[in-house]
Amino acid sequence: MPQTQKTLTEGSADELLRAFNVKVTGNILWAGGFTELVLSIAQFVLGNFGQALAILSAGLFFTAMAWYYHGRRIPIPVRIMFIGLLTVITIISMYQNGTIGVYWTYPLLVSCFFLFSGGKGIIAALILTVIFAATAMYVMPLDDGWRIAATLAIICALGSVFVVLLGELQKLLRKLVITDTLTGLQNRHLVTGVLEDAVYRFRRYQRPATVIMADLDHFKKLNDEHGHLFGDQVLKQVAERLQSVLRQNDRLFRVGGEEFLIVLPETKLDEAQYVAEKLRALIAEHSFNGRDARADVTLSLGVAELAEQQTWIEWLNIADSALMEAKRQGRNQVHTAPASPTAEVAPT
Ligand SMILES: Nc1nc2c(ncn2[C@@H]2O[C@H](COP(=O)(O)OP(=O)(O)OP(=O)(O)O)[C@@H](O)[C@H]2O)c(=O)[nH]1
Repeated sequence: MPQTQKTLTEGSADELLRAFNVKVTGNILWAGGFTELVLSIAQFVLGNFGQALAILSAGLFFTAMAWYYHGRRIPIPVRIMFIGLLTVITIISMYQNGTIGVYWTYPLLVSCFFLFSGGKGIIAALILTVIFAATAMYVMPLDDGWRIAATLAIICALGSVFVVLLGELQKLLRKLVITDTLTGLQNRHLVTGVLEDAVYRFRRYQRPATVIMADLDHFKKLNDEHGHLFGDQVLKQVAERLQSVLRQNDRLFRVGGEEFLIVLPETKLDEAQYVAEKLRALIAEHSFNGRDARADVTLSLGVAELAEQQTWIEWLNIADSALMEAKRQGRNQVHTAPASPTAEVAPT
């Protein structure tokens, strides 16, 4: 039977990634602010009142920013300010304290990779490497200076390789998260974004869109009679058949065990009804062949066009109700919901 819409509203892969990013950058800001506060006390004890005051101001600023942006995305200018201010403090420290100042260049360099995503992080780290290496060569004896420059360059290179590898891994993970491994279709993780986009385009540009909810009939019986392995083979073939009818910009998702969602952008109700009927016929008219079995399978479908003032959840619920109605009326058929959310579901 069709699943409830609750599962479709769960956090998408992108949202999870964004939340993780917010957490990491927030924690770096907290750590930076806290470290500066501790360092300012140390400078105060050492009698470097000027430095202590400068570091204290930076620490208070970063702590305040970390508190203000807690749980939210930290804007890029604040991140640049964070790195910029700490770079200035580190350069001053290198001038005044020599090697002690150099110690701060390394964590600062590494934090670039966490504060800025991908290529931006690499560019920021490269700029810092050049600045710190030049300062080291200028303020230190040449023998120390070039060694510091070399270690900074190595950290920058290793960090860049790490960022590139992480980017590739992230792409792969994202693909895995949004892909249904059995059919190769996209799973429910991207549904929210696609439907929200359709609602936006409808409200902004009055572009129509229709969804079709499709659910295989009596699939439990098929599994019971022929085994789950055959059921899996059927699901794969169903996905292939459905995909073969759809246009390039139509989106097909496997949103449940034997349930599929098709989003048809730029498509009015009558066209979608035609597509749904084509899909139904395509499944019903040819048997499915597995390694050890053969079976006839049918599909029930509910069609709903996006209406004025509808949210994507309401839109989807209406398509779901149309599908329920198709099931209730005997299965292997298409039912169409009128666009108005209050109207009754009408048989085609
Ligand atoms: N083989 C296989 N079966 C699955 C998979 N996911 C879900 N199912 C099965 O699909 C069946 C769905 O059963 P029901 O929800 O009762 O629906 P149905 O038997 O199709 O009945 P109607 O939808 O009312 O026509 C269950 O037996 C699930 O075990 C899968 O990935 N592979």
